Amino acid sequence: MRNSYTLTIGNVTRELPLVWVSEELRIASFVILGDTEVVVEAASLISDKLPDADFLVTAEAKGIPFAHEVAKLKGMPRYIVARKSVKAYMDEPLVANVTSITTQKKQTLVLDGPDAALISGKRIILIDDVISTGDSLRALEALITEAGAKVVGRAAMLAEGDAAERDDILYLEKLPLFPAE
Ligand SMILES: Nc1ncnc2[nH]cnc12
Repeated sequence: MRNSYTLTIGNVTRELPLVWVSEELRIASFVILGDTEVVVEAASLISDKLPDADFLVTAEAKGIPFAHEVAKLKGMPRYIVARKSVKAYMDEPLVANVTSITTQKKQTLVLDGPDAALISGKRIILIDDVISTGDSLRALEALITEAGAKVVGRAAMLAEGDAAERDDILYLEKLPLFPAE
C-alpha cells in the first residue's frame, strides 16, 4: 500500500503523507500552515486567474495564509476570515454548519457582524487551500448570502476527489482521494 502522494504546484513539490480519516478513506494530507514556499507559489499562480472582486473570504484555519498572500498580490488591504467558533468580542455573528472531511465532525463557521456589514452588497471571491466535499464552501456561501454579498468566484490551491470535476471553481492542481482497497 502506498504511503504518500507527490504533489507539484508550479515549481514547488511536496510528498504528502496518506492518512486515514475513516475506516474506508485515506486522504493525502496537505497542510500549508508554516509553508511559505507553497503559499507564495500558489498565490502567484492563482492571482492572475481571479475575476475582479471587492473582498476575499476564507475559512479558519488553513485558508488564512493563502487568502493573505493573494490579497497582498491583488492590492486588497483587507480580507475576511470566517471563524470556527463564536468569540466573545463578536457582535451579532452569523453562523453556518459544516462537516469537515479531515475531522469527520460537525463544525460551525462564523462571520462576525461588522465583517458581514463590510461586505454587504460587495463582490466576493471565496478562497481556500483545498476544496473537497464542497461543504465548507457551501457554508461560506450561505454566510456571504446572508450578509447580502455576492459570490463572483471560488478558488483553491487544490480540488480533491469529485471537486476536480466542478466547473464553478478555479484551482491549480487535482488531489486524489484514496479509498480502502
Ligand atoms: N487532503 C487534505 N489535506 C488537508 N486538509 C484537507 N481538507 C480537505 N482535504 C484535505
